[in-house]
Amino acid sequence: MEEFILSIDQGTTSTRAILFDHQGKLRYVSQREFPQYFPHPGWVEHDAKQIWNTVIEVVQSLFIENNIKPEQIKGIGITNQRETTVVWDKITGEPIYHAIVWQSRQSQDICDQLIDEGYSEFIQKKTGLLINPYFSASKIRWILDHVEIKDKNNLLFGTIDTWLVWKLTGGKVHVTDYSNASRTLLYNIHELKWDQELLDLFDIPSSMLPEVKDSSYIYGYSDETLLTGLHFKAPISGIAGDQQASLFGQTCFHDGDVKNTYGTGCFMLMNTGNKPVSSKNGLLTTIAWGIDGQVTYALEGSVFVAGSVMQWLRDGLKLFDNVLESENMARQLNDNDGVYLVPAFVGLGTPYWDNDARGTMFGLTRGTSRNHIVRAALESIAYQSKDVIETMKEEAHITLDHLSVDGGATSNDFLMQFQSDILNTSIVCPQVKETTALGAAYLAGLAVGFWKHQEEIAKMHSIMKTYQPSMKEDLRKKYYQGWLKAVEATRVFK
Ligand SMILES: Nc1ncnc2c1ncn2[C@@H]1O[C@H](COP(=O)(O)OP(=O)(O)O)[C@@H](O)[C@H]1O
Ligand SMILES: O=P(O)(O)OC[C@H](O)CO
Repeated sequence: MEEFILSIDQGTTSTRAILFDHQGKLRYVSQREFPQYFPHPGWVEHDAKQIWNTVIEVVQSLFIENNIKPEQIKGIGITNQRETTVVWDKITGEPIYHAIVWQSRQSQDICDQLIDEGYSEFIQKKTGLLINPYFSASKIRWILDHVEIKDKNNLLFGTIDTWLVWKLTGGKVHVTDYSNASRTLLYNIHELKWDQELLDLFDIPSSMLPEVKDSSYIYGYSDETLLTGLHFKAPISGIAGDQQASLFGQTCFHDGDVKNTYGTGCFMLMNTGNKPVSSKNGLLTTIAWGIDGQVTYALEGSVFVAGSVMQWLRDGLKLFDNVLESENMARQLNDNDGVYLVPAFVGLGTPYWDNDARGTMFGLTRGTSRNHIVRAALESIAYQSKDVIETMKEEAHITLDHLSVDGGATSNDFLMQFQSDILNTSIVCPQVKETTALGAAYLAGLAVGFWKHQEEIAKMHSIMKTYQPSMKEDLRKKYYQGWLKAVEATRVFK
C-alpha cells in the first residue's frame, strides 16, 4: 500500500489538503476558499470555526474522492497564514472573537502608543520585528480590550497552526513551532523563549501562550473521532509558517539561499544560517525553522498586497470573472503608458512600513482602459518585489544570479516575465508549485523517518521553468523610476 505525508496548507484565502509521496511528488489535492470579513476599512477578519470546517472538508474529500485509506498517512504537516490571531476559551472550545488576520490594521492605536513611548529598538532587539499591527501581540491585546471576558484564566491564544493542532488533537495539545512563535512580537528569537518583558508591555498573561517546539517534531496525534468516519489517527509531525515552509520546500537550506512567494501578499526570505541578521532598512529578522534543537534564521521582506490586488480587480471592480484572464488583458498592451497602481490597501510593508498609506492610481488619461489597470496591478506585484530585493541586496550584500519563486500568482506568465525583466535576473519556478505545502510535508516526513535527512530531500528538488530577462536597460529604468515616483506621491497623499 502506497504511503503519503498529508500536508494541510491553511492560507489567507483558501485551505488545501495535499498528499505527497516518497519522491516528494504532489499526488492529490483538495482545496476550499472561505469567507473574508471586512467589518471596517482596513480591518480583515476570518471565522476560526469556518477555517476548521474547511480543514475537515478538504481532508475528507481528499480521502473519499481518491479512495485513500487513513493508514496510508505516515505523518501530517501543517503550514499556515502567519500572525493571524485566534483567542479561544479552553473549556467551551469557542473562539471569543473572529480571527484577526495578519493584514488587519485594527490594532494600529496600540502600536502607535508603543512607538510614541519609544519602544521600537527595545522590541526589535528581542524579536527581530517592528512594532506593527501585522504581528500578533497587538491583535491579542485588542481582543482582550474589546471582548467581554468572564474568566481570563481559561483563554488560549494561537496562530492558525496552534488552533488547528488543538482542534485536530481534540483539545489536548496547545503548541506552536519556532517559525510561528517568531511572528508574534512576544518571542525572544535569541533566547528562544516567550519574553516576560514583552508580555508585561502588552499585558498578555503567559498562561494563554502555547508551548514552542521544533518545526519537525511529533506534537501529538490526530483524534480519530474528529474526521468523521475516517478513523484517522496519525502523528502531527511538522509545523511551519507558510513563508518559512516554502523556503524549506524550495530546499533553500544554505546561508544566502533566497525565495519569493506570490500569494495574497509577497514574501521574500533569505536563509541566514544560524545567525540572526538584524536590519536597518525595514527587513525582518525571523526564525526559518528549528530542527533537532538547532534554529535556522532568515531575513524577510514583506509585501502586504500582491495576488489580492487581482482579487480586488475581480470582486471589487469586476474587471474580469477569473484572475486567469488578467494575463491576456495585460498582453493587449505593449506598454504601461505611464499608468501605475500602488495597492497600499493596508499600508505598505518593506521597505516603507507606512501604515497610513492607501491605494492610489496615477497617469490616467481618456485613453486608459481596463487593460491598463490590470497591467498596472500585475506590474505593481513585480515592482514591490523589486523594492524588497533592492533592500535585501543593500542590507545583506548579496548578488542574486536567480530568484526561486512559488505561490498562486506565479502561474501568470506575463507577471513572471515582467518580474524577470524588471529585476534583470532569471526567475526559476520549481516542478512542485505547492512549495509551501511541500515544505510542511518535508518537515513532517523528517520527524517520522519518511525521509531520512535534508540531503535526501535536496536531491528531489527539480525545476519546471525558467524566465530570462529580455528588457532593454533604459526601459527597465524608466518603468521602475515611474513606480518609485508613484510610491512617493502615494505617501504624500494621506
Ligand atoms: N494567474 C494569476 N494571475 C494573477 N494572480 C493570480 C493568478 N492565479 C492566482 N493569483 C493570485 O494568487 C493568490 C492565490 O495564491 P495562493 O498561493 O493560493 O495564496 P494564499 O496562500 O495567500 O491564499 C490570489 O490572491 C490570486 O488572486
Ligand atoms: O496567505 P499567504 O500565503 O499570502 O501568506 C500570508 C503570510 O503568512 C502573512 O505573513
